[in-house]
Amino acid sequence: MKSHAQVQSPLLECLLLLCRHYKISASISTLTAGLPLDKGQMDEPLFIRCADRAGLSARHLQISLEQLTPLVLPAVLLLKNGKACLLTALDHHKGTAQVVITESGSGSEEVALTTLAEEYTGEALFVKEKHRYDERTPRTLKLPERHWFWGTLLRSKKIYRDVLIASVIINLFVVVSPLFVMNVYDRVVPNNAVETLWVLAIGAGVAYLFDFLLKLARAYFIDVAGKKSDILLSASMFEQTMGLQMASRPVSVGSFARHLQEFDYIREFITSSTVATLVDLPFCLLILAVIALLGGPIVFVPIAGMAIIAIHSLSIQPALRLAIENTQRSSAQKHATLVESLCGIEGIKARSAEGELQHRWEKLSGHIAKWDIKTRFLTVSASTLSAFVIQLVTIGIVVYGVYLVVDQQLTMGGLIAAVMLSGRCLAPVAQLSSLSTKFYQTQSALNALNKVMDLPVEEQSHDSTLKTPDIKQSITFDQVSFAYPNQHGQAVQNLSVTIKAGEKVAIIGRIGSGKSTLQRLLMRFYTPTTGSIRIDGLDIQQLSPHELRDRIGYVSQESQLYFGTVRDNIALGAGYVEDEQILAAARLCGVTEFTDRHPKGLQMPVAERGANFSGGQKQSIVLARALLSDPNVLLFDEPCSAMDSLSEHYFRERLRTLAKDKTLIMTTYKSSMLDLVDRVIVMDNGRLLADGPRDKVLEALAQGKTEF
Ligand SMILES: Nc1ncnc2c1ncn2[C@@H]1O[C@H](COP(=O)(O)OP(=O)(O)OP(=O)(O)O)[C@@H](O)[C@H]1O
Repeated sequence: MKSHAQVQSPLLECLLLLCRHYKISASISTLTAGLPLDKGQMDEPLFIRCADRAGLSARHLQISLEQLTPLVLPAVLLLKNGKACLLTALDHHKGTAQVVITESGSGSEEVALTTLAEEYTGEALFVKEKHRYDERTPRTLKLPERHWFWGTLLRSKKIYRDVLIASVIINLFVVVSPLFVMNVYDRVVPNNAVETLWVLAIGAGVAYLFDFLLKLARAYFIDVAGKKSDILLSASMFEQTMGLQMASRPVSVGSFARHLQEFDYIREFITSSTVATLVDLPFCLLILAVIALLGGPIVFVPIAGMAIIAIHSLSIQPALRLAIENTQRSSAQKHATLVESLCGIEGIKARSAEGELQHRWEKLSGHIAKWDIKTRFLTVSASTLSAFVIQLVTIGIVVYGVYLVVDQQLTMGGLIAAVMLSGRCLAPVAQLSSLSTKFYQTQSALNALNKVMDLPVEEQSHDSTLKTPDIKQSITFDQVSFAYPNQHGQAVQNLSVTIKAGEKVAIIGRIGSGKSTLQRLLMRFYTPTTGSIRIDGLDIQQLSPHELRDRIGYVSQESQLYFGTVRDNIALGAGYVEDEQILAAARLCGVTEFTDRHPKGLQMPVAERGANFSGGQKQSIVLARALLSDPNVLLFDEPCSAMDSLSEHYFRERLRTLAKDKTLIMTTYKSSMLDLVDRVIVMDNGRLLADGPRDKVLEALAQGKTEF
């Protein structure tokens, strides 16, 4: 079988060449681990992301060949039809260039600039090595790290600056209409100045047209900035979730998913009118100043109104905070119950436990409703009080204003303008309570997500990893002990064992004896508490987990399938793969036996978690997935546990041929599978109980011996 890594994107290959040029140890797996490549293909934005991981900074520019100078080389030139080449040297006098065309596989070649110009699209990627400090030069100043959320928002600072400028102008326009009305009452009507009326009306109309356009533009730009941040934030959140170390994975999938979903609150906060309201808030002071200018002491009436609203809003803050905190916690709990129930629905039905879960669900729904009502009541109390206060303020201004008019300290027009302006300046203050509700929801979501973003992830740095060997010598567990996080007792205890390349080994033992854990440790899902695991003499902690996993065909006990087709499931994570390779793997593992009977063949649909397949069928697909890249080591955890004896027989015979030159390590309870191995390791309670040639160990076990 051909390795899937042979068919690659031209840009990815150029990046690999660049890594080599800058002496950065990198491979396809380490560069692309977790990146959203589409069928193994890389585009320019992904190239930049990928280069960044390798410690290179890349820029995508439009530049003609004439403008290029040898000083900026090497550079990646984008060619027609999605091709690319690495330009390493350039001589404008001779009219030649030195390029590496990844597809040709013939290394560097000289081409005429005119020939290159025919293929060149005019776009290039320029790559520079980022400076790397070593341990001898630690940081002297404590500079703040770029925060995943605030740092991303800051990227749109130019847009937010423009939004702020637009807000200043919009808020200046607020005074247009009151001033217009005031002038009409005080100057136009008494003097019957119709011409002035029209001049004022046209002026006000133009001002409002600008106001309209500015408001539209402001809303648009807030949403553009919000969307941009939203895309970046969602991407980094999912990358973090996928990259989490298994040991730091949250215990509850449901509540974890809920916390991730709460990102919606943040999204709403940064994309909605909330930002506009927040920005408008300080401008209340400006409007108050205008009222003071028009009506002098009358300004104390709206100030008193604002104070009442603000004091009430502040007084409900602790209760509001508590209610939102409890609503969000209970929602996470409810979501966890939902996910757990949906995943284990068969078991629940089998035990007729629906009622029990219904009770749990209803209790949680009631709890959420209780806190939700509190939140709503507090918000509504604030908004109703605000509306009441606004009405009182209007009456207050009119009453006080009439006294001032009688004393000739205020004109009629000034009074009307003051009434109109007071409504405008109180409106954003009245939104304080709904704003603080959104703020607490966002804050709570942000805190939960901050915790997720702070969890340790699997390393992606290329500095600390060595190139993973092909596992052609041995796999050694050297005094390995391991305990799962927050668990009493060790799952593996002081275990030392060496498996030579090409050996066929079965690990057997009682349930919970640590067999699967041993395999998980070899896959670097977890790190041994003490001791080391070495492949071909190298400690696996020094290797990239992605590259290591690419070298091993691992099948876990749970046959996990994902929504899509059988083909997609076999090719999962393999990038671009030829159909023949998939078919070969599918045949080998008996997948074609059931897909051939389906009209869509390998395109047969797979429901979520493979719900439309039997256990044995799922196992065959997962085995085909593991064998697709033709790894040197096969690591199987109960590979045929769900197969019937005939399928198992066929699979065993095919595996016997396939695994001939490979290392096979499998755990099994089936004695028939032991036929494939020459060596048996027996584990008990995390310890090595026996290790030796198969027949000798089995015979000793049959005689009840445990010492070898
Ligand atoms: N994800 C986990 N978190 C915490 N403890 C675990 C986890 N997985 C396994 N354990 C514990 O580690 C011990 C070894 O489990 P392991 O799955 O390695 O056993 P096993 O020999 O493969 O068992 P089986 O044959 O039943 O699959 C058990 O006591 C188990 O309770």
